[in-house]
Amino acid sequence: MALFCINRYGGEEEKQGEEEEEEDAEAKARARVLLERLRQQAKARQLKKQQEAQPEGGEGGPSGGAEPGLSPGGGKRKRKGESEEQSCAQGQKKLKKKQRPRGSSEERADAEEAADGSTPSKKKDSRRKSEAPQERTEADSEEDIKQQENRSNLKNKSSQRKKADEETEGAGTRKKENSQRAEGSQSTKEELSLAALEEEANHPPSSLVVLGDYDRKPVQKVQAFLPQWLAQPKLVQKRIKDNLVPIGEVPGIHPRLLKKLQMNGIESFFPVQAEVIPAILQSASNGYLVGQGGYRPKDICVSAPTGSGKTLSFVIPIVQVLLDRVVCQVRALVVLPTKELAQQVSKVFNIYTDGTGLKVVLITGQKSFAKEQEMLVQKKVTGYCSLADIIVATPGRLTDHISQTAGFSLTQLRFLIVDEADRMIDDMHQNCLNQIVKAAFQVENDSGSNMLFQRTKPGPITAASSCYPQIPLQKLLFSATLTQDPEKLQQLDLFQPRLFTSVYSEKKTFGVGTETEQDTKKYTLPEGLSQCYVPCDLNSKPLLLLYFMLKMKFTRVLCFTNSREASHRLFLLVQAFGGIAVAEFSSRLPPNERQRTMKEFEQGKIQLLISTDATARGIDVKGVNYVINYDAPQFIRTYIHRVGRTARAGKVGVAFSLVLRIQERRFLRMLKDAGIQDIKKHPVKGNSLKPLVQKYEEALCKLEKTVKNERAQKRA
Ligand SMILES: Nc1ncnc2c1ncn2[C@@H]1O[C@H](COP(=O)(O)OP(=O)(O)OP(=O)(O)O)[C@@H](O)[C@H]1O
Repeated sequence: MALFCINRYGGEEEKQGEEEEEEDAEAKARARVLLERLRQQAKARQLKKQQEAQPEGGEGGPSGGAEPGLSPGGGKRKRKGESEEQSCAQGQKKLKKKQRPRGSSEERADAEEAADGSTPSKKKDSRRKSEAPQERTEADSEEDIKQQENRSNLKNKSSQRKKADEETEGAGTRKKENSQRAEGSQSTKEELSLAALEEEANHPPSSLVVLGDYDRKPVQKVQAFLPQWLAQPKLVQKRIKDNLVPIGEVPGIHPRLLKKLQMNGIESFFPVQAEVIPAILQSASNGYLVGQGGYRPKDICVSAPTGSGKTLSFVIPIVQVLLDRVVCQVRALVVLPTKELAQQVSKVFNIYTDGTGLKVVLITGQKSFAKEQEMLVQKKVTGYCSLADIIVATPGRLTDHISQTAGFSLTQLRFLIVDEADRMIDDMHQNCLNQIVKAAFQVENDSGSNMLFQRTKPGPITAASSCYPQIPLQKLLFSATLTQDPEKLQQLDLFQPRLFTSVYSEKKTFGVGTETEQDTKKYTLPEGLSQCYVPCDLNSKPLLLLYFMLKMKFTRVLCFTNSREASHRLFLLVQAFGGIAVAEFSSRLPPNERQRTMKEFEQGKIQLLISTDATARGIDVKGVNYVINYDAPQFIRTYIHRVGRTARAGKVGVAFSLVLRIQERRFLRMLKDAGIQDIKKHPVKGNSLKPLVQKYEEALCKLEKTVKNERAQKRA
């Protein structure tokens, strides 16, 4: 081993051949004396170790076998390595007669220690124990001769090497060794430094990876790579009250619409409206028949909190763009997931189209199919003509009309608005969107007046496709929880989309000095919303609701359950308890009854409305003070839409979630993952509920009877 280490630096010796010839005779003589001393000391040391090894066990004999303290395999491996190294070193020695081999720093230190007569350290002892004594004797004596000679050489060149020493200060492990032996003589220091320099020169570049070696590093999370339009959206302010824009300051709005806005009590636009209205108007600045500058307009996606006024942000520009239309054709189509929502949006359109001649038609299945057909198309001698400029529809009934209503055409469609877009992208409704797009690019059979503005499905621009103007179809997507999953959005085949969002990215620091941009917020909630959760058990949930209504005097409460059965039972229970103006809202009830209930709730006649998620999305009921999640929502988007029924249009509101103790961890994690952290724990003591218990138990008995009666009625 020692020889190997000595010869390892042979390359350096060659380089220094000329210098070595100049060595002085005095140094040589001194080296010989030292050599003799070293030989004697090495022999004495060998003898001593043999004596020590023998009583410990027969296996540790000089001729082979594992040394004590080493595993058999390990000892074998080491010796094999050593013999290989030694033979290699000997080969080198033959080739380089003049070379003066130098030991590794450890060997050199050993030799020095031996020369000084000092005791080698424990570590070195154990290393030596692993060597066969016979080999060691030879190696040591050879090594010692060379080292002594070498040392005398080095002494003469100390000044040159000092410089090299300084240069090698940065070398990792070798530097460590140097520092450990810093107490040794100056010459040893120089040798070590030189060795470090040589080793550095002989080693492969540090950038090369040593196979089989690996570092245990924490795996860093790979950041999602978003397309530019998603990664760099147009930011929309979240705070409504601080960012109101007077309606007159938003450019390009028709005076007629400004007047209507004022008549409806709207003096200022909310931030999302101030951003999105001009963007849509700009894309239709050359009229609805061609895009701006003759180009196809970009599609627009809007993600803004619940109650931030997204509806007006598409109603106003669409009405304005269509004000100049001459022929009645379906130019705008709004698709929404529920009848109630469609009704709500069509009401807003009706307000702003009133007196303009534009016709708005609601298609939700609330009227008979034939009646809806009559509202959509009229058959004349010249053919079918449209009776609708703007259609507000739910997907199911709309697709029925696309396939079954004669004369119903979407080929002149200019705007396709997808409200609650994330829900509409769901598999359930995706097919509907595909059908709409297909219908919009269908070639009309009859040669009507619209032939000039026919359109073909967007594709590569060719001489044929650009020979006549194309009516562009622009998609506008809106949601409080718009997906940022490019794969999902891809399904909508958006054209150069622009994103307007209130969801800001925040910079977060991971560990020391590593700063990564991270989407800590995935969704935004209204500024005026306070969130609390009440840890509870299953039995105390009805009591908690009664406590909030009767003791805490909550008013205008919208309470959500996870199923229509749960809604119905809870409604019956609260009714049986008495003292609360309560109603239920779910698909159990016919549409007219649901409409009436909603109206009464809005008027304040109902203080507690127990509902399924039918009212969770989009429904705009003015004056809801509290939302209670009687059943904790299972999905974050459900939570966001539910709690968003309060604190709308810049107002304040409170959301309470009753969370079973076993659900608590999952619920909080769900919110945390979405970047929602400002939810407070609001425990209610059992004592506060006690006064309600007796009456509650009576109500339970009544409930049991009512349920039995209902079942009997059903069976009858
Ligand atoms: N500029 C405005 N000034 C005053 N009130 C407004 C303004 N714009 C909208 N509103 C009112 O704010 C309420 C919420 O608006 P809207 O229903 O459009 O919100 P949204 O963003 O669509 O909410 P959601 O995501 O829950 O559907 C409505 O009652 C609407 O009349």
